[in-house]
Amino acid sequence: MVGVGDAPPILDFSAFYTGDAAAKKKLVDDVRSCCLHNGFFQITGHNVPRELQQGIMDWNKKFFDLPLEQKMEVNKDTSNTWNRGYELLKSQILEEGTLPELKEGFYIGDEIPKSHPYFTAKKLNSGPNMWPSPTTLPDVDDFQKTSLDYYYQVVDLAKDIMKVLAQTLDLDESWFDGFVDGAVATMRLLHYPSQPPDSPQKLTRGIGAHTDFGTITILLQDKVAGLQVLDNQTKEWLDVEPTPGAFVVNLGNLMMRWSNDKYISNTHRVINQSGEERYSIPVFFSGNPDFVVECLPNCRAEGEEAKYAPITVEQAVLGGYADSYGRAERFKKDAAAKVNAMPAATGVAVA
Ligand SMILES: O=C(O)CCC(=O)C(=O)O
Ligand SMILES: [Fe+2]
Repeated sequence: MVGVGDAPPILDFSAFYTGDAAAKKKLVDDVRSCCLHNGFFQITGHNVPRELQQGIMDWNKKFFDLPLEQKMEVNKDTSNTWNRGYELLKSQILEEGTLPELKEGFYIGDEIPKSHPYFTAKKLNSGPNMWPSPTTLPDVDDFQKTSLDYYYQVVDLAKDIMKVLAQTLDLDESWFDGFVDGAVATMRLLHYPSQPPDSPQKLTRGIGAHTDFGTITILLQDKVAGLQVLDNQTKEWLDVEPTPGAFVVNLGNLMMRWSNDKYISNTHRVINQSGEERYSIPVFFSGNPDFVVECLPNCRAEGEEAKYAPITVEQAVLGGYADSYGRAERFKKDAAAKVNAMPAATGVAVA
């Protein structure tokens, strides 16, 4: 059982695959306790091989080591509208009042051809990936293969975690099958440069305090720490220690809404003051974009009203994006307006 002020515990997920009834029950009880408390836990004993985790992390570093012009060839903002490709440093502000974030990203998802009904209907984050050209990156085939292999294995893990979540609510483990069928999930390779010593400590973030928008997030960290979760009760920041081979799992806003706020989508952030480069890979599992989410069974007392109206997965996730990118855009416009109002020699750099 996790207690007030405890960092997210490491749970052995192998009980789901091979455990006896008692081990499975313990896993379900531990996951429930985390969902009620901080909405965060780590898992070992899953089926994603260590070599594949290492392989994708190696690619994460290799991709961000490319020169900026080459990364810009697959710029997410100019090459497509379905959220794939490279995201420049300082493109997001998730925490109101802080500086644009010290992270760059590369978005990958299911390889959806332009003939697919999700693409033609412009469904949430659905379309072909944006890979660098072989002239830019001669072994791009291996980047693509490793990324997709990793992506599909983590998506399968997300489906297994949904089975455990169903059991935490005393539902049949197949309860979420209609929701996970045709699910959309997006993964992003992330690189957090170490915070320069002269950057304002109170305002600088790798990623500002935020909650995730989707259903669950499955995150791989490298060895450099920096991820912190706000303890829901003490309001202290707890470090989520990088653990070799483990995934960090957290619930997103959609899961919280779906459970009538019984389960927690918790605030977290990254501050990298380690002096080293930090790399991580979250996979955001949204679910089937057309699935309608409305208060889950066993999440409200007899006669109690559901807090939220039904909403599709797509509507819920898109609402979250609009808020965070809008903030970064406003910041940049305001900063640019200030620069334009200043004598040239004293202009400040704007991301
Ligand atoms: O990089 C991390 O450790 C966390 C990333 C994260 O919170 C996010 O991308 O939403
Ligand atoms: Fe997050």
